[in-house]
Amino acid sequence: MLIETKDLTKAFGGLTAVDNVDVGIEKGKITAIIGPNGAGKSTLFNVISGFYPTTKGTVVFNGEDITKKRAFNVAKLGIARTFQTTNLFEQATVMDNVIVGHRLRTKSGVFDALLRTPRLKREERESREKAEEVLAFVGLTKESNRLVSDISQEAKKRAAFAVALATDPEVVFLDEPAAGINPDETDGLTNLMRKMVDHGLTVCLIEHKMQMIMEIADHIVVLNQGEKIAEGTPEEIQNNDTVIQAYLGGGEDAADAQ
Ligand SMILES: Nc1ncnc2c1ncn2[C@@H]1O[C@H](COP(=O)(O)OP(=O)(O)OP(=O)(O)O)[C@@H](O)[C@H]1O
Repeated sequence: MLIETKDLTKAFGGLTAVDNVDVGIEKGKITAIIGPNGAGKSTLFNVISGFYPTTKGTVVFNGEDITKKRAFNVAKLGIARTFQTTNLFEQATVMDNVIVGHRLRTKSGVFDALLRTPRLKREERESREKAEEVLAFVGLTKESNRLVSDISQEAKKRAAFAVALATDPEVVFLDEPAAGINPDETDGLTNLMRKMVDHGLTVCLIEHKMQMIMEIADHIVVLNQGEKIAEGTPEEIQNNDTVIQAYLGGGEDAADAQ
């Protein structure tokens, strides 16, 4: 397994948002985390990626215990993520947003900037080249010099992918990548995720769009009230009674899922 959690737990005061969860994320596969609203999906992402300290349990990445590492260092190890509401600078260009993503991999400091050192110039060039490469990968070359505020919702999703990819990750965590876009655009993002896997990346995503998940995921983990209630292939999950009861069977989320 590329990432493995054991007894992973996150409590906010009296509320246990993630409760003793064991999850394995396999290299080169698409793993989906599903579950009703408030099930603990985003919190699980936040503890794995170091945005929140864990209450209990461990996270192992490539055989290394990363439980206590904070977000910046987890990102440096090769775990990138996107957020539910895209986390872009609206008044900057698409290209500049992606260049900022790549700064994680550069070393120049304030003195390099003041003195315009050769290292700074080289790293600026490398960041721009990397940005061009990932923007081409996500299909945004034409939009690269437009302000983020001027591009479509779908293009913003692609730009958020590009920012994550610019950090040269091994695995990308995508939090509801298809929220707020139409079915055709959702197909486009599905293809992009497949392309990421074809290029050797590992993908883990949270999504409410069931049709998309069933089509794309190799492995599905189902959370409910912080606990893992099931995992398996899309077919196994669709036929799992506990899941049907908790999630697919009734209530608002079932309607959302159609
Ligand atoms: N920073 C926080 N402080 C306190 N409680 C939180 C915090 N973040 C999440 N929670 C609570 O933890 C529980 C799980 O929330 P989480 O956002 O992880 O669920 P989710 O499955 O991602 O839901 P959704 O599908 O609605 O995004 C919820 O009850 C939520 O209110």
